[in-house]
Amino acid sequence: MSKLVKPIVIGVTGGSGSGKTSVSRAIFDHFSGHSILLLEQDFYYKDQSHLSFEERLKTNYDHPFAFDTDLLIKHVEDLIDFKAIDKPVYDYAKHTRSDQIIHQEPKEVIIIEGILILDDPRLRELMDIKVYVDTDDDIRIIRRIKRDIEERGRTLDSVIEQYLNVVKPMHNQFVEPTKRYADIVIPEGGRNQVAIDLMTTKIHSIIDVRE
Ligand SMILES: Nc1ncnc2c1ncn2[C@@H]1O[C@H](COP(=O)(O)OP(=O)(O)O)[C@@H](O)[C@H]1O
Ligand SMILES: Nc1ccn([C@@H]2O[C@H](COP(=O)(O)O)[C@@H](O)[C@H]2O)c(=O)n1
Repeated sequence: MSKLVKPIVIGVTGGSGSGKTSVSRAIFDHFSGHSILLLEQDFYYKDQSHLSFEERLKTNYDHPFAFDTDLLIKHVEDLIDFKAIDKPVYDYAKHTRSDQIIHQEPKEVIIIEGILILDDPRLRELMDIKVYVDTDDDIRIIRRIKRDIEERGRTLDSVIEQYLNVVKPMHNQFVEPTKRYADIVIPEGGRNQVAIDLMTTKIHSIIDVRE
């Protein structure tokens, strides 16, 4: 591949547990060996180190205000200009940023993944392809219970309580309405190989035109 004039930016969104990460990983793996990077919106949750742990538990993590969207936009703009970034790292167990940062060199294909990446028009403007992974609520909650207990240090009661009181209403108010901005809606995300093949073919076609 010769160097592109501008990186290709792909946004992958959908509800929590829809399979966004799995779809993004599948695209990433397809282009492994090429110049590609993955940017997780979750890493851009606002720093809450000034708050006590009890106060952090009260934060609504499914509302657009929970994210440092200005920083995410700045980083995407820098990457589009082929500038490196130092991206924050998020600790779900502590509900705040960790002390670490990850130095990320620019790449020619950028995948941005997260529940609210299509909410901000400035971010949408930066994307060439917008994807919404559409998975039924019951499947998403089952996946989330399993993942949050195994990987994010949560209890069954806390996952259920958070889902019913916050995640579900915020999904209906903020996440699901962004489906209208998507170029592609993938049903039952994660293992939809036909959709992944269509997307990788489209990305290849953009790379061919821009080279
Ligand atoms: N099609 C699928 N079938 C079964 N399990 C899946 C599928 N897609 C994702 N998963 C599992 O569901 C969980 C949530 O998927 P993930 O891709 O992390 O979703 P999201 O990033 O949208 O929260 C993960 O444990 C993942 O392995
Ligand atoms: N401290 C936090 C931060 C976020 N969450 C939840 O993560 C969900 C988004 O991540 P997905 O990989 O599931 O898309 C979001 O629904 C938040 O509720 C959290 O529980 N705690």
